[in-house]
Amino acid sequence: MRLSKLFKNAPTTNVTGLCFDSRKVQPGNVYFCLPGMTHDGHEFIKQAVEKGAICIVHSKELKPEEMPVGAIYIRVADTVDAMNQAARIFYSKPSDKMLMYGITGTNGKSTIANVIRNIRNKKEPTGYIGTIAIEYGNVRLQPDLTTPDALFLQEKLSEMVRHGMKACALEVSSHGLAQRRVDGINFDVAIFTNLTYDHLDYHGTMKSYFEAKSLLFSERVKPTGKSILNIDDACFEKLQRISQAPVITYGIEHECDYRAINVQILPKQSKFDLVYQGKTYPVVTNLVATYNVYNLLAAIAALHETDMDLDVILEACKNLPQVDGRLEQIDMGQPFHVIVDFAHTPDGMKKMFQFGRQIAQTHKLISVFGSAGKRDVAKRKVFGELADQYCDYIILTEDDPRDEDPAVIADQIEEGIESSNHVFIEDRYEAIRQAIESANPGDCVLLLGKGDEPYIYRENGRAPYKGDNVIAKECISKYCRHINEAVDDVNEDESFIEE
Ligand SMILES: CC(=O)N[C@H]1[C@@H](OP(=O)(O)OP(=O)(O)OC[C@H]2O[C@@H](n3ccc(=O)[nH]c3=O)[C@H](O)[C@@H]2O)O[C@H](CO)[C@@H](O)[C@@H]1O[C@H](C)C(=O)N[C@@H](C)C(=O)N[C@H](CCC(=O)O)C(=O)O
Ligand SMILES: Nc1ncnc2c1ncn2[C@@H]1O[C@H](COP(=O)(O)OP(=O)(O)OP(=O)(O)O)[C@@H](O)[C@H]1O
Repeated sequence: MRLSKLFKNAPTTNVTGLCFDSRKVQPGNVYFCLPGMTHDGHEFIKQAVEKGAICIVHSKELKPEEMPVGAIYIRVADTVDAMNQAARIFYSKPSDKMLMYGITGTNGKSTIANVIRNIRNKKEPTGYIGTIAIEYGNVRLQPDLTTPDALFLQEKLSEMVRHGMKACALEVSSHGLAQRRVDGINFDVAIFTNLTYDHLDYHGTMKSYFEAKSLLFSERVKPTGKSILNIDDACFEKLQRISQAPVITYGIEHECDYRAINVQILPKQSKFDLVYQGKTYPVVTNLVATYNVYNLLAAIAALHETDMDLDVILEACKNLPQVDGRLEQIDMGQPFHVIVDFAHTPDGMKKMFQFGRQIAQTHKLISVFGSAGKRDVAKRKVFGELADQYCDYIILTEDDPRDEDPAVIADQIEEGIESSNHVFIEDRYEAIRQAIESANPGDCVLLLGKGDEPYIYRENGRAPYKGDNVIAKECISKYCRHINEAVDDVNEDESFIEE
């Protein structure tokens, strides 16, 4: 593409690509000097030019010695904005060619995005970008971030268009919104899940965390689109006020557009009645736990508001594909429950402990978890307090320690544990093995925090890891002493209703 297509009055020099990291510049690229948390991109102009950048887009005034020859210099007021605009043009405005669903909130983004993708795929090819994967057609890539940086995002969206995708479900993190990674996208549908404690290491306060999330509704959703809001969440009214698109509501506790009543949560399925415009529709789904009823309502509302037939949506809800590592029940015929889940926020942990408690009833609830290193420290003690409240046996272990000592992290979690039995087993495989070996018929084992991730972040970055689900299966088949015993006293279909 010509540089003149990206910037008014620029020469017609050919541009091979856009880049904001001097280390990755390729000959013919445009380099954007972005502000960062540790660096300022203006520091790396020399390296960018040496690597072959043909144009430098900057916002600060540069001295002649800071402008190596060989590149064209374009000064703009805001380099992030300039990059977002340029990326939209360079990649031919891909998001304008697809129906764009943006999902934000502390918990539930991946689940909702995957449900939307799976059901929408029945109508037309639909892509997904989020924590679990980048997926379109037969392509499945492992992402580094939940919401990729603006350039990679536009590139992947353009590939989706090239592969025939007509819609895309995109997880929009608060970091992504604060760093304006999605500024080049106008969403047809913006979905809000919930706002609970998380990421304060980055945002500082819950107020600024909320403000980042709210940008999806105040700025990024099209005025002609839809904002799908959780009426039971404390942020509902504020979001309703600032939303620039018409608001559609979902929930359980209050009257709303898509409401679930008569909710029944069973160990392996959920049932509820969906009330929409005065009519009641019975819903049965393989998704379990009350929070997933919320996730499902959000997805149903989003799909129905974008012209999918309610009957088709509800039929598809009966048997949704497992969202990897999200409340994944491991069933190898063992007479106790084993659940792998990605819970890593206080609210997510609490909801999992509550669900585990309901499943175990009077049997033991055993949990295995840690807390990530180099991330919010304050939540560690809270994890301990929550586990103490619900679990009979707690095995603390490593969870992405990065360069922190897992034993020190475990000590901080332990500060919240007063009465429950607990041990620290650093090696996560060993911790899972012990949990499974110690389970008796009817017990429930929760493996929390890593979901399906096939790596652990250690001092030097990602180290390969088998994954909690794979290890659980291996341990059940190798070490479960009950696997071949006949067990009559556990009725797996025993039902219970959430309070
Ligand atoms: C805290 C955070 O979000 N950091 C992001 C931020 O990095 P930064 O501000 O530290 O950047 P910096 O190092 O100061 O550099 C400033 C600029 O100079 C450039 N630079 C820097 C060094 C150099 O040699 N040459 C050079 O050109 C950088 O490319 C950048 O443009 O900007 C970078 C470029 O876009 C991101 O890659 C980086 O994400 C890091 C890797 C990260 O881990 N982010 C996580 C926390 C994140 O975004 N998570 C969310 C939420 C997940 C969840 O919900 O759990 C996500 O969406 O994944
Ligand atoms: N609606 C919800 N309310 C509270 N907790 C939830 C909800 N949905 C999911 N969770 C919990 O959060 C965990 C992560 O779920 P999910 O991946 O769908 O959320 P997310 O917002 O995408 O998080 P991340 O971006 O960190 O992956 C689940 O494993 C579950 O423990």
